[in-house]
Formats: sequence, C-alpha cells, structure tokens
Amino acid sequence: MSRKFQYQDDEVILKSFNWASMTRLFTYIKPYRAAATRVAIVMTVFGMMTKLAIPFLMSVAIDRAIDPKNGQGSVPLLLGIAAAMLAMYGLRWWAQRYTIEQTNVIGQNVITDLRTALFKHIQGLSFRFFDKRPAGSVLVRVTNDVNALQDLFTNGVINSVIDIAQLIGIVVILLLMQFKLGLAVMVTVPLMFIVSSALRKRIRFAWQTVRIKQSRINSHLNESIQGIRVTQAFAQEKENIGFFEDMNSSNIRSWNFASALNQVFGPVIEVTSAVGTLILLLYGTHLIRFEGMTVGLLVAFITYVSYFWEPINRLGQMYSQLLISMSSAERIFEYMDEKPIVAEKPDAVGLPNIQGHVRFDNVVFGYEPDRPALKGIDLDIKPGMTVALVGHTGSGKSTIVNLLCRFYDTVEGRVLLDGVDVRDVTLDSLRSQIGIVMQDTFIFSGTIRDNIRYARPDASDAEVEAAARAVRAHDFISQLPDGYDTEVQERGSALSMGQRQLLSFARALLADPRILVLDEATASIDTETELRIQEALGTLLENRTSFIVAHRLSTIRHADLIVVLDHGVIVEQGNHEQLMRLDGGYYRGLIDAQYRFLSA
Ligand SMILES: Nc1ncnc2c1ncn2[C@@H]1O[C@H](COP(=O)(O)OP(=O)(O)OP(=O)(O)O)[C@@H](O)[C@H]1O
Repeated sequence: MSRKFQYQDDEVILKSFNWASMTRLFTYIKPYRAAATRVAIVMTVFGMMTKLAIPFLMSVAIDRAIDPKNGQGSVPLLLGIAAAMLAMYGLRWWAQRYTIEQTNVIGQNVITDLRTALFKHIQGLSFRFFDKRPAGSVLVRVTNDVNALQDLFTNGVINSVIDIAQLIGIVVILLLMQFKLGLAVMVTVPLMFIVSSALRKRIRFAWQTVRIKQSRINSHLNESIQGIRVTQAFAQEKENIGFFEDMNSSNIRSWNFASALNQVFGPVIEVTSAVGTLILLLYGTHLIRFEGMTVGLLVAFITYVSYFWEPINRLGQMYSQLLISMSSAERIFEYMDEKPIVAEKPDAVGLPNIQGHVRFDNVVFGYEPDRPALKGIDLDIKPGMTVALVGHTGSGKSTIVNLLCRFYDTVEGRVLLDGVDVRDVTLDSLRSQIGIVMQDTFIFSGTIRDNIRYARPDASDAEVEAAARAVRAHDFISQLPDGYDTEVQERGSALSMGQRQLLSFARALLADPRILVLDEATASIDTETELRIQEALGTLLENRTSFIVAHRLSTIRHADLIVVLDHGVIVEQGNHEQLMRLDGGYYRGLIDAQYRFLSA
C-alpha cells in the first residue's frame, strides 16, 4: 500500500477532564483581573439587579395597580411603575453594552498573549522538535487551536460568572417568594446534570478528532504548496486534489458528528425546562386555588423561572464550549511543555569573542538512537584554518556542522570552541559567532537590503553595499528594478538559486562571524559565477575558521585541511597534495571519479 501523504498525527489526549489545564488556561486572564472584575460588578449590579427587579415590579403592578384585592386600581401608580421599569431597561441596556465592549477587549488581549507565548516558545524549540512534525501541524496549533479559545475568552468566562451570579440570585428569590413552588421547579436540575456528564467525554474526544483531521489537512496543504513545482512537473495535480477532497470530507464528517453531539445539550435543557414549567403551572394553580397565592405572584414566578433556565441553558452551552476549548488548550500546552532538547544550562555564560579554535573530542551522535551518524570524531582545527568536509552523501558532513552550531547535542564526547564546551555557553553568544551559508538559502519577505542585514540589523546601508560588493552580488542587485530596495517575494522565488546564494554570502560577510560554515554553498552557482566567487570567498574566509561542505571538489582544493568522512567515521585527513599522494586513497578515488564524470 502506498505510504504517500501519510502525516504523523497528533496524539489524542486521553486524560479525563483536566482541571489543571483549565486553571492554567485561566492564568492568562490574570493580567486583566481588574478589568474583568469591573465588568462582572457592572453586569451584576446594573444588569442582573435590574433584570430581577422587573418581574417584581410587574407583580406589584398587577396586585396593587391593576387588580388589587380591594378592587381600587391606580393609574398613577401604574404609570410610576411603568416609568421605573423603563429606567431599569435603560440601565440594563447600558450595562450590557459596556460588558460586550469590555469582554471583547479582554478576550482579544488574552488570545494575543497566549498566541505570543506559544510562538515565543516554539521559536526556542530545537531542530529535533521540527524534525518530528510537519510544519502544517505546528501552524494549526498557533492558529486554529488558539482561535478555538477566542469564544471562551470573549464571551464565555465573564458571562459565566454573571450567569452563576444570576442563577444564585434567582434561586434565592424563588425560594423566598414561594419555598415549596421553588423547590418543585428545581427537582428537574439533577436530571440535566446526569445526561450532560454522560455526553461530555464523547464531545471532548469528538472535537479532538476534528482538530487532528484539520491538522492533517494543513500538513497536506503546506506540503502541496511547497512542492507545487514537483507536483506539476510530474502531473500529479489530480491525485493531489483527490486526496485533498477525501481529507476534507473526512474532516466534515467528524465535524458534523462532534457538532451533532454538541447540539444535544440544547434540547436536554429545553425538555428539562418544559417539565419544570409544567410542574410550575399545575402546582401554581393549586396554590392560587387552595393556599391564597396571588396571580401577580404566579406571573412574577413564571418570569423568574424563565430567567432561571436562561443561565442554566447558557452555562450548558458554555460547558460544551469549554470542552471544545479544553481539547485545544491541552494541545497548546502540550507544545508549551515541550522542552528544547538543546537547552541552555541555568548557569550558561556568554561565550566571549573567540579566536576560532574548534575541537571535536571523540564525538558520537545519532539522530535516532540506533542509527549513529557520527561514530567517534576527533578534530582539532586551529583559528583561521579552512577545513573542507568531503565524503559520500549521508556520510555525516552536515551533521558535524549541526553539532558545531549546537542544533543538536552530542551523545558522547564534546565540541569545544576556544577550549569551551558549546553546552556551557548561551546559544545566542555561540551562534552569533558562527555564520552559515546553506545550499537552500532562506530568503525572507522584505527588501534585498533587509535580507542582507538579517543577522546584523544595525548595519548601515554603506556596510550592506560593501558586503554585497565583496561577494560580487552588487552587480545583479543594482540591475533589479529598485536595487537594494527591491521587495523579494516570499522565499525569493523571483531570484535565481545562484543569486539567492550570493545574497546569503553577503549576509554572512556582514555578520562577520569568527567561524564560517558553507554547507554545499557553491553547488548552485554556475562555473563563471563560481570563478568570480572564488575570489570573493578569499575575502569571506580571510581570518576566519571555515568549514566547507562540498561535493564539487574543485572548490576545496586550496583548503588547509580536507577531512574525508565515510559512514560517520573520518577515513582520511590532510591537504589536497597529501591526500592525492595516498595510493588507492578514498579522496583520490573521489577526485578521479569526478574527473571521469566531467570528461565523459
Ligand atoms: N534530521 C534527521 N533526522 C534523522 N536522520 C538524519 C537527519 N539528518 C540526517 N540524518 C541521517 O544522518 C546521516 C548523516 O547525514 P548528513 O546530513 O550529515 O550527511 P551528509 O554527509 O551531509 O550528506 P549530503 O552530502 O547528502 O548532504 C544520514 O544517514 C542521514 O540519513
């Protein structure tokens, strides 16, 4: 069976409702506690009190002004009560407007804080984290999962506090007005809780499944867009679209299922409230006929009871909303709890300005536990040396660079810069002294100037231009429509590979690192440009320790040291002449093979 389009799914989190996650989520409201308390007070005092006063005024109007026991109705009293009711409605309108405005502001702030915290955390995670996850699935957590919490924070939390206050207020009023009738209405509440708790687990898992499916769609989308050139070149669009449609329908099916489960909550509350109203009418009529309760009181009671179900209904919806949100919150916290595998020690110090002495001391490393990529590497590179790493594909060249920059940690042995273990220093101070030019140069959106300035944002325009001139990038940049101010489209798709590489040379030169790494950096440059860049490389490599990972062996002929790797082991080292003298040597074999290829 084809393993195409198989994405590593996020795990379904099977723990039961996680109160710790909820408390943790709510800590994000803390900075806005004062504003949230103000809203709750305004809504409770002006919103709730006015609402609760209205049925009371209505009962007074019926029993004293419209149909009093003595038969003497009073129009002025009725008008007075009407005016009071109008004032209550006015106050309530104002309180509601204030609440909506404020809850929106608080909610947006909380969501922004959460998204920023998550983004910051992800920025600090190690390569290994990204090795294991498709970019699309990381995107879903920062976008969809955080968005899923929006409703909770804009409407949910504060409204629930208000609803709970309203519920308590009404229960007290109902019991005070007519204790027996109040109790009779409330017998239906436990029924609702039993049904809702049975539903809650299923709802939570259903929404997690939806998120997993969305995550798959995003992974596929991400891969499809990034790989669109290959897809079109191999005419695979139809298959791609077909797969996307299948994923979409599967997503809709699980969404419909989760949403249907959610919808069950509303009817449960409605049926329960209908039973409550039936009890109220039957028992209320009985009380009027046999125990002297007034009609006004029953009318007020009916209104209060409808107010009693309102917050319960909303709290029920809020509860299902909370379940949806919790599955997102758990997925967000799962990332937040992910520790960078390459972490700074608590007592890490800044690496002082180095000379560029690099030592690999019996370094063993594997990306996977049982597949070693480096098996005991010893290297001693003096400051200013140019070292070339050569060897067959997969022999471990880039891995040496990855360990030097501490993108991964060694399993055994040490990497030392000027005698200091890279694990003892802060990552910033380490990486800012190493410049890397990779084969797949990443160009960010912005201008050409911004891209060159990436590693040293404070560099002046003159410095940017000088760096570009030194690596022979100035000529092509000045021919662009806006020169250095030309906006590059995302990932520099309008630039050729060679031009992108020249830009990254300029970027590295401007950053002026003590150690420079060129990882297959000249592979995409044509021979003519390469000849020009050979001189530029002279400038770039001057006074720096440099590592050149190269397949094109012509580029490394002048290296001070050539390290030949095979299956994670150094099999030869020396300069070009020394290695060429080794009869049957590995390096000589590589050179001969390359010449045979070129002359074939
Ligand atoms: N992120 C990764 N996760 C798992 N294994 C990896 C990862 N990167 C590299 N490897 C494995 O580690 C070994 C060494 O890879 P490395 O990239 O260092 O080789 P290389 O010599 O630079 O190859 P090339 O010349 O093709 O770039 C290979 O077997 C490769 O499959």
